[in-house]
Amino acid sequence: MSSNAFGKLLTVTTFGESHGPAIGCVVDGCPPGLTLDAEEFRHDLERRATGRSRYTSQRHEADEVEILSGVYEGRTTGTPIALLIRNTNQRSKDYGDIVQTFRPGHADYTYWQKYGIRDPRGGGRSSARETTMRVAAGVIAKKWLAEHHGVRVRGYMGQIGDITPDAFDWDAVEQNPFFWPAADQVPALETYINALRKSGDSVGARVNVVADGVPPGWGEPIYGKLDGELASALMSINAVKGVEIGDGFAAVSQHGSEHRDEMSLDGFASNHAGGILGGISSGQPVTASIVLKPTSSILVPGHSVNLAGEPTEVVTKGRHDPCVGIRATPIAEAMVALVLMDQALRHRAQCGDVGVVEPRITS
Ligand SMILES: C=C(O[C@@H]1CC(C(=O)O)=C[C@@H](OP(=O)(O)O)[C@H]1O)C(=O)O
Repeated sequence: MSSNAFGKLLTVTTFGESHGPAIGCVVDGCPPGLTLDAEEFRHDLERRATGRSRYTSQRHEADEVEILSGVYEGRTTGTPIALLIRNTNQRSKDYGDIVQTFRPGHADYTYWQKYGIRDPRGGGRSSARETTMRVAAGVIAKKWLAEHHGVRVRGYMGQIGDITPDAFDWDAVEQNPFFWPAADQVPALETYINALRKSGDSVGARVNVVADGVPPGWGEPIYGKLDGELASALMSINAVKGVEIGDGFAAVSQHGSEHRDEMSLDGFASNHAGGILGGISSGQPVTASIVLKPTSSILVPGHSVNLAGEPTEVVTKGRHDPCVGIRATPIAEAMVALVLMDQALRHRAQCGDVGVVEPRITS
């Protein structure tokens, strides 16, 4: 399988460059009969898109999905679902200066070393524009998971720079451009991001995802562990530098008596494991976190080298995000949903309709 595809029974292949004519994906393995309309992609694509608030890149793309195949009379047919979004707002001249230089912290240098050729316009294939198609594919997975298993995948921003939420409310998350769970802090975040943008710099962020309703049994126990595949899928998102499942790295200072999630027939007493034990879902909410690095395309001058091997200074022009993490919540949700749907299909393929096995712990 090429590096542009992932999944086993549900596979997703994305294609396209940020400043090419279009981006797209092929979702293969979706069972037949799921109702699907191009309008259903709009909500999540809007949540991810640039130019929808003043705190993100000001590139304005409509992100209109065309369904090219795999859907007949509004229902999936079981054949590959091809989705296409045309790029309409490229401004390739912004990238004139980086044709000859490598932005520090960006993939310019590594793409050059790997391929000996690169599309510098908008970062080409390495652009976060590619994540649009992950979100589109994720819409299908979210819908299938909800309809067939009552699973709901939701995310929120858990930290931006040094700021952490002082309260938690799912309703607040969708009411501000930061996916921030504490409404009272939103004005302070606005001030913070405005100042950051003016300074020409950027900052990192943490995004947390919770999948509720995942039944016990999903995940392959050794090489296809649910947590392993979540980590791989989440780490493949642009700018992600860290992934945690459950308590993640906080486990380093915990004792076994604290970390284990004690059980009774009424439920688990805690969820340090993030809903996964031995690579298999336990029936508790599946929780994952990602950390996204600060955007590397910034106005603060930085040292680099050019194609001639000379020292140079780079200042990135154009329309960039002061914090790529601001738009990452729907992307992380999509990757979690796609992994879960793939694992659900794999569990069904091997174990059939193994239903409730006693004792079943309520979660
Ligand atoms: C286009 C998107 O994000 C882009 C991601 C990006 C980068 O370097 O990753 C750089 C910018 O590209 P451009 O200079 O073409 O505006 C962002 O706008 C998108 O997410 O849809």
